[in-house]
Amino acid sequence: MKPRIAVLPGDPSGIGPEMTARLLARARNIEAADLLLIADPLVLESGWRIAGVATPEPLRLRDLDALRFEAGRPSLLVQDTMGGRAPVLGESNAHSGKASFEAMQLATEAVRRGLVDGIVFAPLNKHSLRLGGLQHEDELRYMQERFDVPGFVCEFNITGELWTSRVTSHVPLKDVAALITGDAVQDAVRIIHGTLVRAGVEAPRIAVSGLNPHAGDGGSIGSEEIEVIAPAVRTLQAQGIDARGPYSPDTVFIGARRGDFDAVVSMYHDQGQIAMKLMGFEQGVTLHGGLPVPVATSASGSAFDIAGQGVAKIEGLQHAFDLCVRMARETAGARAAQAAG
Ligand SMILES: NC(=O)C1=CN([C@@H]2O[C@H](COP(=O)(O)OP(=O)(O)OC[C@H]3O[C@@H](n4cnc5c(N)ncnc54)[C@H](O)[C@@H]3O)[C@@H](O)[C@H]2O)C=CC1
Ligand SMILES: NCC(=O)COP(=O)(O)O
Repeated sequence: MKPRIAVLPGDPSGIGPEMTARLLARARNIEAADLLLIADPLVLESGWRIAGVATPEPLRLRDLDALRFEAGRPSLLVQDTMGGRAPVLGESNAHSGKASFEAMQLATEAVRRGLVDGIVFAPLNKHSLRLGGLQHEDELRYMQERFDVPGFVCEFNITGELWTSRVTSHVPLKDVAALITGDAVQDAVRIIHGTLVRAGVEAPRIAVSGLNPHAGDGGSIGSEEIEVIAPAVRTLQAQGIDARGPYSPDTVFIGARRGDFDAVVSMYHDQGQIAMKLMGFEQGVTLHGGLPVPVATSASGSAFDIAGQGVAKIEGLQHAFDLCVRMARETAGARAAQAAG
């Protein structure tokens, strides 16, 4: 069953629209799924012009009630958010933030109504999203609320075969230590364990990072490892999960790169992301874990510094698209079964 995927061009002022143009210029992507583009045509035109590629003319739709798909070309849910002006490139601004936030609102609405099986978005810019009206910690926490998902959700960053989850995400560093609780550590391990098992990894080997330099060095550089993280790891082990650690944050990825682990759980965003991005920035994928449908994007961001130059690489977005399509086949199958009664 072909999945239906909403595709969002990301922040209009960044490299998202040009990346989206390149993605859709690859015929295999148009064939892999029924695609619902959600964008102001002015944003798409800007991306298409910069990328200098030709793609099939989309089928224009007024609203979600009119949704239909035609083989060989994407459908386009037309937004009117740019006020008739092409995006200003290379800066955060409320106009672009509003356009990308509204596209996300429409995409989540399409999921809620069972119209699409997954979402892929080109890079967003969090500051612009805030200027455009987002009040949540980030887009994941916004979608969590829209999908009525209780409890813990978490970004997974994926490079090659290696996955990471994180105990805290888009919060100021000064707040991190207080958020490292036994429950939160267990949540971050369980969510990635469950996802990897569903993806076919029978007994995922999960390394848990410490918080402090050298994982606290026996308690001489902080006590979170002894008081919080190690007990959480023991609890998980007692439940049959192959969690190990806490490991020194600065070296845990040495073993991970060697293939010792399937996943690393980090305590905060940059602990995992610096390592992951150095190991494979251009292929990196972010998957939004814990949601009812796959929502994926590139690990790289809006890159205002190169927006409009036509040099943005798209491999991360391509990997995100491929992963989303693979995962969404399951949702599409369930949708078909339900329709068949
Ligand atoms: N997928 C998404 O929605 C993501 C969004 N972001 C957001 O992006 C914004 C900017 O984040 P930064 O930390 O500055 O990172 P960034 O990834 O936008 O840029 C970092 C550096 O990498 C280069 N770069 C990024 N993507 C590239 C690509 N596709 N091809 C070639 N070079 C590329 C940029 O030119 C820059 O030098 C923030 O608002 C952040 O929250 C960050 C990561 C992922
Ligand atoms: N929602 C995607 C995002 O927040 C950017 O990815 P990450 O670098 O924070 O994992």
